[in-house]
Amino acid sequence: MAEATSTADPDPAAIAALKHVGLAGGLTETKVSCAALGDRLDASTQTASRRLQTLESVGYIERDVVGDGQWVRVTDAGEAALRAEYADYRRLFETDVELVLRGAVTGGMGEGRHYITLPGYAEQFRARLGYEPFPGTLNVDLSEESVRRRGEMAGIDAVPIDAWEGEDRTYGAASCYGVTLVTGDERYEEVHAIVPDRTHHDDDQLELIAPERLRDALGLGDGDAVEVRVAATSRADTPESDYVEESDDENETPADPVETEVA
Ligand SMILES: Cc1cc2nc3c(=O)[nH]c(=O)nc-3n(C[C@H](O)[C@H](O)[C@H](O)COP(=O)(O)O)c2cc1C
Ligand SMILES: Nc1ccn([C@@H]2O[C@H](COP(=O)(O)OP(=O)(O)O)[C@@H](O)[C@H]2O)c(=O)n1
Ligand SMILES: [Mg+2]
Repeated sequence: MAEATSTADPDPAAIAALKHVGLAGGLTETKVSCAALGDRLDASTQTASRRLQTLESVGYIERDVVGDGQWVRVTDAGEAALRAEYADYRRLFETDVELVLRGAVTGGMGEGRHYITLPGYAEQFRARLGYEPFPGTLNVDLSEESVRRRGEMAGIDAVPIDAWEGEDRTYGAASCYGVTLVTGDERYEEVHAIVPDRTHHDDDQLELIAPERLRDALGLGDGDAVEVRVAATSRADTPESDYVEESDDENETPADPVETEVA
């Protein structure tokens, strides 16, 4: 995956400003005045100006300051941050949402086979995915739209593959997302999209692993169109007990008095 340009995570207030810049047309390019942005954020002009500086410093916007305002454009990294927020809201309000990424089968660098068969990874695949992958990764060249949308994977639960120490070097961690691979009328269910922390590929390549050689199982060749359906588990499927724990702290704020019914 390409190096991210951001150096720090901006705070939620900066993300709120980014959303307003996007809504005002900044996904392409828009003229923003700090006074107007401040109004929308219910904040001062100075605060709005600081938010824009933060967004620029983490690489989420590019801007050109002119006499009566500034031209602002949300960068790809900024759009990915907004899409991750969007994915969170979808998980909150919708169940079983599917992220569909589209692309074409392509050949890679011939290294996938090496990594997939290294014992430190192979043991984890067996234990955590429940199968021994075919030695290699099926590479999918994603469409432009899907390259933008893959940021939504950040909000989807993945099976973690841990980093490990080999004899002469360390091997990076990876995340495996359960997917269904669809081509024409055929579908293959037992597939994972593997996203290594360290990779030589850019965001436009998605690598898939499966128990079988998918080119044979689905009759795929270079250039064939495929759909990768990433199954999202909703929050309702994975309740976080911390959110519902009741406190019996005596110092807690008393509950509102119960309304008495008027006869
Ligand atoms: C499980 C797994 C672990 C990987 N770990 C590393 C790593 O530690 N360092 C690294 O440079 N690349 C790592 N890679 C990525 C490869 O360098 C490369 O980007 C990619 O897998 C090549 O695939 P291809 O031959 O299908 O094009 C890993 C890939 C996989 C599948
Ligand atoms: N589950 C899999 C994994 C790899 N493959 C293919 O197996 C070959 C070896 O994978 P690789 O990752 O080492 O090679 P490239 O993707 O770099 O071409 C490639 O032709 C992949 O497309 C497959 O068809 N199904
Ligand atoms: Mg490959």
